[in-house]
Amino acid sequence: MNIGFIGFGNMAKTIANGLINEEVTQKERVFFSTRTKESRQKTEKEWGITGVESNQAVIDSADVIILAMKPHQFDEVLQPLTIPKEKLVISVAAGVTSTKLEEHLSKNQYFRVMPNLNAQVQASMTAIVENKEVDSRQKEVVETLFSAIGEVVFIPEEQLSVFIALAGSSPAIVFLMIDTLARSAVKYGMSKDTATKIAAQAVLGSGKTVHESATSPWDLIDQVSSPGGITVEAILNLMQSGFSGSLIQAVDKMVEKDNKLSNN
Ligand SMILES: NC(=O)C1=CN([C@@H]2O[C@H](COP(=O)(O)OP(=O)(O)OC[C@H]3O[C@@H](n4cnc5c(N)ncnc54)[C@H](O)[C@@H]3O)[C@@H](O)[C@H]2O)C=CC1
Ligand SMILES: O=C(O)[C@@H]1CCC=N1
Repeated sequence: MNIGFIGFGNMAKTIANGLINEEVTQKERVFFSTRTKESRQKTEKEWGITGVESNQAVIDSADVIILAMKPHQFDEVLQPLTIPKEKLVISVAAGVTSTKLEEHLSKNQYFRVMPNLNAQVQASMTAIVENKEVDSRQKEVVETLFSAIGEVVFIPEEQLSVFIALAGSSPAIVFLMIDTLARSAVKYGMSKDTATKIAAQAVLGSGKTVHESATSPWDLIDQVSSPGGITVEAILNLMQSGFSGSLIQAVDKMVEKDNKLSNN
């Protein structure tokens, strides 16, 4: 299966890397376009995949086309293209609704998909928006591609905004938390590298515990918080200073922003 990327930035590179590493496709079967010849040649050299001269050439070369431009670039990019009905198109953009995509694509040839940056280590949490118009073979293709880079869930489009907050964007919040924890340890003389490694492993383990245990996160907090001990000091301090409230507000802001992009 030939896979083509229009927009070869952070997300496209992450997906391409996962698909090649997991041997879902081979380098020779991956195509991309860029806006300048220089960046096309640089990427070809670094990646060993094929850069083509135009976005139309990506469509012509690939069976599956992944649209990974910024949301505001969609109209400008899709307008001049001729996309045959038999090509499967996958948009990974936030804020570009099915209604918008259907201005350029047939109802039965596309999926909206939301992966996250952890696809870099085959640990994405990816949403595929249900599309009842596509056939089972196309559904299987999209599921196979994104299962190679992590977990996949099918959701209705109405839930995509909150999914983006919960999984598409949340890695940035977790990275901020890891960096802040590590930086706080630097204050006590630990090297940043060691502190980052320790904080990251604690977060990784905590995620695994939630995944693999039948206990809720709320009850796990109690298991860590020894009576009269150290952890409860932090939990109460964070509760007093509005930690949960800040996270709730952050989720609201992300949902609001996706809705705003979607309504443009
Ligand atoms: N970065 C992330 O963690 C995630 C991003 N996304 C979505 O992925 C999409 C891309 O985001 P990023 O990779 O972060 O942005 P990016 O800015 O790294 O990549 C966008 C790429 O599109 C290229 N581009 C712009 N106009 C073009 C044109 N006319 N023809 C060909 N290429 C063109 C740019 O040169 C750039 O390489 C967005 O729609 C975003 O919502 C989705 C999930 C996670
Ligand atoms: O920040 C963004 O708009 C994209 C959507 C999910 C992650 N990055």
